[in-house]
This record gives sequence, C-alpha cells and structure tokens, in this order.
Amino acid sequence: MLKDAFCHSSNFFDLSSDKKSKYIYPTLENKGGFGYVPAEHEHFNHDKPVDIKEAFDISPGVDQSRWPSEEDVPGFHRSMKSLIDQMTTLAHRLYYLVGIGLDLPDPNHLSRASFKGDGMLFRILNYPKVDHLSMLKPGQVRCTGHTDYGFLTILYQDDCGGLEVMNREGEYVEAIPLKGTALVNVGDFLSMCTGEKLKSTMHQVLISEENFGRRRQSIVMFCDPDGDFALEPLCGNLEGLQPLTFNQWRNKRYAQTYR
Ligand SMILES: O=C(O)CCC(=O)C(=O)O
Ligand SMILES: [Fe+2]
Repeated sequence: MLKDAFCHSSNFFDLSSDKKSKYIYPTLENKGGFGYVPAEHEHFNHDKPVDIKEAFDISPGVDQSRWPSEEDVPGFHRSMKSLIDQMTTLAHRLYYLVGIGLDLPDPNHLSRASFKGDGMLFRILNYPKVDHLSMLKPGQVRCTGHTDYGFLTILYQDDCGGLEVMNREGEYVEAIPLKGTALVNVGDFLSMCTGEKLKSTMHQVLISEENFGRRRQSIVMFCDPDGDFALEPLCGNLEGLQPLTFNQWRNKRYAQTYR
C-alpha cells in the first residue's frame, strides 16, 4: 500500500507545472486545506532561504474538489484514500499508547480531542532533484529545521535520506530510512499540553553531495486535534500559557511559514 502511494505521489509530481497548477490552493495564505503547494513556497525561518520542496495536502474537513483527476493521475484518489484510512487508524492507536504512557485517566483522551478529525492533515512531499551545488542558494536546504504544530506526526520516507531529528541534548541525529517504518514526531500542541513532558521534535531535511541527482519523497500525516480544541493540561504545569485553540495556534504558525 505504501509503495503504491509513493508511486502515485511521484506520478503526480511528475506532471507538468501547468497541470499541477490546476490543483493549487486558491490562496496559499489560506493553508491547512486541500491542494498543491508549488516548490519554494514554504519558509520556516525567514533568515534562511526558502525550502526546495513541493507538496500536496489532503485534509478531510475542507472542499475536496481539487483531487487530481483520473485522467491526470489514474488511481491517485483510491491509493491515497486507502493510505489515509490506514494512517488514521494508526494515529488513534498511537494516541491510545500516549494516553497509557502519560497515565491519563482516559487513555482515549487524545482521540476524543480529535473526534471531528478536522485538524488531521495528510501530505505528500516531493523534494526535486538537485544536480549541483550551484542550483542551491547559500544555506538552502530541502526543509528548514522546525517543529510540527499539533499532537503527533507519522512520517514515511523513501530511501534517499537527509532527514535529521534533534535529541534532548540539542544535537541533530540522522533519521536513517528503514523500509516500511514510520517515524513519529511529537508536535507543539502535545508538548504544550504535557508541560513539555513530551517535547516537540525539531527536525530538518538536508541535502548533501551524495544525494545530488536524486529526488526525495515523503508521506506525512499530521495527527492534530480538532480546530476548536483548547489547550488544556494533561499533565505537568501549564502556568503562564495563554488560552489558545488549536486553530489559533496553527494559523499563527501558518502566518509565519507563508509570509
Ligand atoms: O519530508 C520530510 O521528511 C519532513 C517533512 C516535514 O517535516 C514536514 O512536512 O513537516
Ligand atoms: Fe515537519
């Protein structure tokens, strides 16, 4: 199933720019929805060059009219839909395990916070191939260091490599691709709800000479609470934190990324 989804993902990204632009977000400022994000649009750190990645977002809670057509990418809809279903089931299993790990009175607490599912976001990513250093701006990487916004992120990557995650000591460690293996990152909202008992993971995707000439693909499910879910203490201390819904937090982060 994963292989099939990676294959349909590359079929989409291999379309001409003209064809892909039919599926672009109506306004790229209005993120968190459904559609194509062209390369060099996302900026996690405005002191650094823009990221060289393109993406396609699929969110259950919004206008679904921009699914790539059967004519453009045969089988895309079916393939992504079955992976989304599987990853959503996995998300709720992980939520349950986190609930047990945190010793919450109700281990399904995170699932209940994601009951409507409108915070969930599935995304396929393509990092176009770079043949030569001269194609990069100084300091440009595939994806600049950042934390994700919500509860948990489930990530599948191809075998290209380049993803690094930061450990508690503040050092980046390579997340070596392991076939069929999901990488799970903690996001900001879970971090805030747990007083950083579970800390959101900084991560980045670099490009080195050894992967020049190779594209990189990844498939991600941002497993996030419903938009109207308000920050609440699950454990730890939330003193000093503003009252904040997930939507307010995510919009704030989008405003920084798509400025
Ligand atoms: O492509 C990757 O491995 C990382 C993607 C990522 O961190 C993101 O989209 O938030
Ligand atoms: Fe991320």
